[in-house]
Amino acid sequence: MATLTLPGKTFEVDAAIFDLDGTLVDTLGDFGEALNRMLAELRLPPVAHEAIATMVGKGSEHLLVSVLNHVLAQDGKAPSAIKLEAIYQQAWPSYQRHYAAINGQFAEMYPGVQQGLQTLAAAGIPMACVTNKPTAFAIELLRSLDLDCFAQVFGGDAFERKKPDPLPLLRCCAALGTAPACTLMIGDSANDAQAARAADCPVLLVTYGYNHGQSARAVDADAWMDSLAELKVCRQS
Ligand SMILES: O=C(O)COP(=O)(O)O
Ligand SMILES: [Mg+2]
Repeated sequence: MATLTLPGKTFEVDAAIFDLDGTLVDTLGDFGEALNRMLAELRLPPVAHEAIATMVGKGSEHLLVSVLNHVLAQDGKAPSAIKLEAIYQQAWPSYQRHYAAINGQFAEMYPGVQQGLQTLAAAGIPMACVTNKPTAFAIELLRSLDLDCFAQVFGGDAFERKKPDPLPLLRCCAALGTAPACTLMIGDSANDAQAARAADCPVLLVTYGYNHGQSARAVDADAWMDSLAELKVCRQS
């Protein structure tokens, strides 16, 4: 058990679970590059990064449907379900191929991440990563950034349901051998906070991530921080 502190807040934790996109790594450049290569291949108009930022966080399938709806909407009208489904069938393999080819090349670790992870690692706090990104892409991205401190990495395809369902966090706690109430979730969005609340994990949100274009401070969470460097360990036992 360790005591983690932020100004004005204390957490007693046995382990910490981190979200990936929007929390550890700014992957908007990767999403933009892969999506726009896919859209060009399908002869569809490109999508702006600002729009993508509001659609990231609920996994690849949700992102792709949101982007296709966005670029296919004419005069504010959504495309028919039949048209969307037909284009999705072509878009999915194209997006997977382009994402795998560029994964990590247009992404950047957020300031303070190295320091925050080192603080927890030095205190011997086990860490895991639970993301809605596909597991293979998540593992490859973490490897390319030399982030090798995670005992477990679970992606959006690891379990039957993704965050905001509590299942990924509950399964991760089981894999870590820790009680949810002593396993801190650190994320950037309402998906992370809702999953944590439902799993009974304490939850801390970073304020710089995506959160569907909304302020993370408006989300029900236990605390917020502007940088992982703010995390301090005041006691270990
Ligand atoms: O939806 C995604 O691919 C990213 O999800 P994450 O914020 O859970 O890492
Ligand atoms: Mg996120």
